[in-house]
Amino acid sequence: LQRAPCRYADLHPLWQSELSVSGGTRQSPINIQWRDSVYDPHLKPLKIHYDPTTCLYIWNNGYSFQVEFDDSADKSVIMGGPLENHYRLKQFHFHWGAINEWGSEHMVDSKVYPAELHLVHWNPVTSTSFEEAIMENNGLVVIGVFLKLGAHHAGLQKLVDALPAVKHKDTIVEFDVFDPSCLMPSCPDYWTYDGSLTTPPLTESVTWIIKKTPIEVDQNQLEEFRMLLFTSAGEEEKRMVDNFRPLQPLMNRTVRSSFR
Ligand SMILES: C[C@@H](CNC(=O)c1ccc(S(N)(=O)=O)cc1)Cn1ccc2ccccc21
Ligand SMILES: [Zn+2]
Repeated sequence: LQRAPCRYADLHPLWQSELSVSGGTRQSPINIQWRDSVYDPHLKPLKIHYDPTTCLYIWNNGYSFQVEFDDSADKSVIMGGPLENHYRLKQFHFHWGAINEWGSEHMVDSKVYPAELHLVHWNPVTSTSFEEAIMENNGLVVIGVFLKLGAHHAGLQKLVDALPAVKHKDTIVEFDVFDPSCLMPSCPDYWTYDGSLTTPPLTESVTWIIKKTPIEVDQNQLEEFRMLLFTSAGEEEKRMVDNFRPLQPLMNRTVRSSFR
């Protein structure tokens, strides 16, 4: 299946500078080839403890909609998996396509999903803030969850209902209690590899944890994502779709799996 037209550079000013980091050796996203991934028996189960009251607000940042969390304490944290210590949840956001045939950033054996959720965490042991952590070698952990077309997702609907309030770039709406654990598939299996942010500054500071099993969302929920705009109020409207980065070379990396 043809990948979406790579309209990446014209998508958004922030990305017009889209050049893979000069000399980048661990860029994201990648195509995860199941047969090349290596089962690592030392990988522990991922432990997730999110406190729903740390949820602050939703906003449209001009390339996705993002839910921000209070990361001033170790209240919403992940640990275990490939991680040496705990990481704090800072925000989550999504990437999606104009149609169901594409939209995810990562692929599995060249299979594309209509959307992908990213839960962004930072290392409070080696950094004093998120902004500092994005420049650290293993400063960030992003959990990627694929979305596939299927049953209505009740947990996601609470998010979807708030989207009309953040239709335009730089709009924000309070979102007080939400537990992002409801967006996690029950299957514990994941792949993990060393990568980067998929938007500028594209820093190579991310330990990626990609869940093997997608969550199901229905057509109406995907279409609500596609009603968002890249543009601010008063500007000529540009629908917020195809906000994913093209695949990057694997280079000298091995993807490890937590499952046989
Ligand atoms: C980190 C940026 C903001 N970007 C992110 O926080 C971020 C988080 C996760 C992903 S993803 N899709 O990989 O999960 C992508 C971006 C701010 N920022 C701080 C310094 C800075 C310099 C230039 C541009 C932006 C800058
Ligand atoms: Zn992302």
